[in-house]
Amino acid sequence: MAKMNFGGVEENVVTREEFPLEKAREVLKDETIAVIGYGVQGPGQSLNLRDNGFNVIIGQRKESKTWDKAVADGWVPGETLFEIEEACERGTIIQYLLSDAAQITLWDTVKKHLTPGKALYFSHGFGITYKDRTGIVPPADVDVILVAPKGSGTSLRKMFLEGRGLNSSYAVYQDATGKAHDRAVALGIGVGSGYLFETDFKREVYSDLTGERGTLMGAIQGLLLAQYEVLRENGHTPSEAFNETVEELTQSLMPLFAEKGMDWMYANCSTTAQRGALDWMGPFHDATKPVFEKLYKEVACGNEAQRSIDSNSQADYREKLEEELKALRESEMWQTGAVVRKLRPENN
Ligand SMILES: NC(=O)C1=CN([C@@H]2O[C@H](COP(=O)(O)OP(=O)(O)OC[C@H]3O[C@@H](n4cnc5c(N)ncnc54)[C@H](O)[C@@H]3O)[C@@H](O)[C@H]2O)C=CC1
Ligand SMILES: CC(=O)[C@](C)(O)C(=O)O
Ligand SMILES: [Mg+2]
Ligand SMILES: [Mg+2]
Repeated sequence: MAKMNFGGVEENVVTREEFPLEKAREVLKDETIAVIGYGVQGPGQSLNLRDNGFNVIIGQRKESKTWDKAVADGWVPGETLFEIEEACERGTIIQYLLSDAAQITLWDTVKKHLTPGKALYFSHGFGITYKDRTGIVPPADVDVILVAPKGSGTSLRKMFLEGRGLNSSYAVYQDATGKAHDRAVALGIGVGSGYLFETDFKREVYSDLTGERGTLMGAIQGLLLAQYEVLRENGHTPSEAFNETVEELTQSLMPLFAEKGMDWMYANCSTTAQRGALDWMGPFHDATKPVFEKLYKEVACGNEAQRSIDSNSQADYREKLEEELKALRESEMWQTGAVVRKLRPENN
């Protein structure tokens, strides 16, 4: 494990140099990796593992859209694609990649096949951390490990195909075989991670739920919409409001700070912009910090987990979700976005 200095703080990380793919293949050479679920993470992780030369099978409900998707991706029914229960029986490592709510429903089925020495793998600390709410308590004689890619399974696959790598965290909750650490890290490398950083199940789920509700998804939409509305209410056109709020951010400025940091992005803007941004970052920080503090508390006390369990375990949750996403898609801001994207020269 490499010790690296991150802005003055020492951390353990695993890089591809110290844990190359050949080593990962050696660690997992006798394992059958059963990926259960073929939603978003399932395809990303299983296809990367397959392309990297590991022995992978898929467990998925037959007669579902995602079964058909798995077939289209080259998984062969009866050879590498099975019903969930059969895949659990065949796998020595069970990658539990159903939605967090479905993991609760299918737990008894999976548990039956967790015979001594197998490994149970998660990409989220949810089921284990909130075990009082999920009922997910693995037997003591299996390894319980985690690799959580820090991004969508869609990006995990796309970046792999581009020769890049999405970073992941990893954790060991239970080491029954003495091999749990190496199994976790080997899987992390196998699914195509950039580098791996160490965590535990609780810190993974607390940070993940905070991040997605916060800057990654919830806060970003709230912040962008607030500015868009103020511009529109003051007589600016949709084009002007959208370009000044979203398009310039994603197309011009975000790539600059992704590449070389915030000061680099600032340095490449006008002195007028720099002065204003440096003055206004404080008030925006102060206005939003209490919201982030409240959010973290709601995550840590389990309220956020309960809310997602309650809503996502309803039979019609997909239809209800689609209605909410439709409202977002059909809002003026994102309808404007659709036209603006079409007008990008590269899309013509
Ligand atoms: N979506 C993502 O990119 C990320 C997800 N994760 C975690 O990875 C895990 C998997 O998440 P996703 O890929 O988003 O899952 P998902 O919501 O796409 O669902 C995965 C699979 O669950 C199956 N499923 C749903 N309900 C079922 C039921 N009642 N019975 C049988 N199968 C059922 C679906 O058919 C689908 O194949 C979760 O723990 C999630 O928190 C972690 C990082 C990112
Ligand atoms: C993509 C990811 O890592 C998220 C936002 O945490 C999730 O999809 O749960
Ligand atoms: Mg995440
Ligand atoms: Mg998440």
